[in-house]
Amino acid sequence: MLKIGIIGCGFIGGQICRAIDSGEIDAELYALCDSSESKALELATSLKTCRPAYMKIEELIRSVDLVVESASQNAVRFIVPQALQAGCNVMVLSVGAFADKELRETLFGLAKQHNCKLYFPSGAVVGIDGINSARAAGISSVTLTTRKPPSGLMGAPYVVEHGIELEKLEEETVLFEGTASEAVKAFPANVNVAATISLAGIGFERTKVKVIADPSLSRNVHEITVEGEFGKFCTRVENLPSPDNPKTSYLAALSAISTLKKLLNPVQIGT
Ligand SMILES: NC(=O)C1=CN([C@@H]2O[C@H](COP(=O)(O)OP(=O)(O)OC[C@H]3O[C@@H](n4cnc5c(N)ncnc54)[C@H](O)[C@@H]3O)[C@@H](O)[C@H]2O)C=CC1
Ligand SMILES: O=C([O-])CC(=O)C(=O)O
Repeated sequence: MLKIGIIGCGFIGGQICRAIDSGEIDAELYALCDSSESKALELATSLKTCRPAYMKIEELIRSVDLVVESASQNAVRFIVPQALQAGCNVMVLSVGAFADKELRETLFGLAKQHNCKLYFPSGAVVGIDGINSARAAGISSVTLTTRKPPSGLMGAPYVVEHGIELEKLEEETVLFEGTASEAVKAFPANVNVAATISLAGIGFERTKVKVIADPSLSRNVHEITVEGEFGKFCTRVENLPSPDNPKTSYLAALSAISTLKKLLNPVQIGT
């Protein structure tokens, strides 16, 4: 049975643990790790059937077949190279870290060298399947427009550096327009989806991103427009935010669960 280790025991890590615990994902939840040990232990004791051990990152990587990174972009730099060098497959949630070209090329090279898989779930957006298909013939443009309630954007480096008083906004306000490369640095916990879209499509410099704060919203809304040789498509998802972390949409955790189920399933549906 596939042994899974989870690094980052917040909302997404917790939802994956519960899906393994309930038997929805047919794998062994072998180990947990979090920079807050008490958070990982609390999660472990809340489970009904699984008894994962708490391990430091290095020990966890040595002990499992697949590492789930559900921590932060900074954690990716530390965890993913070690995991690939140890021969582990890795599922990455903090995809924005891959905007760094040097890191991206190093990690893709290590995956190839060690014959490991890197999995990037679709996360909080819909349409990655369409981008994957469209790329086969050529894509001319990709834009992502993300709208979140101000509470979901609090603390983002861009907001802090520009002194934006989110709590005072009374109407929909465009905070940022730029490339996906700039967006994931400006909003590292808000638009990892821009990185996944970039990897699937035309890269971090050609993918355009708009981030909007809207006090009338209670959902995280992501719209993608793609044009290319195939024609054009637009997707829109209105995500319920997680109750624990308003930055993260529930669909992002479901997407991670679905990716794990897909890699374990002999029947593959969808692109
Ligand atoms: N790909 C996508 O579509 C999406 C990606 N995300 C990203 O996924 C990641 C997880 O999201 P959530 O579960 O909502 O976050 P969360 O904030 O609820 O949980 C993150 C956990 O990771 C731990 N952590 C942070 N840095 C760590 C490190 N260096 N080593 C070990 N543990 C560390 C924290 O203590 C926390 O318990 C975040 O980076 C988030 O931005 C979130 C939503 C969508
Ligand atoms: O969960 C979401 O709506 C998107 C998100 O935070 C991210 O991509 O980092």
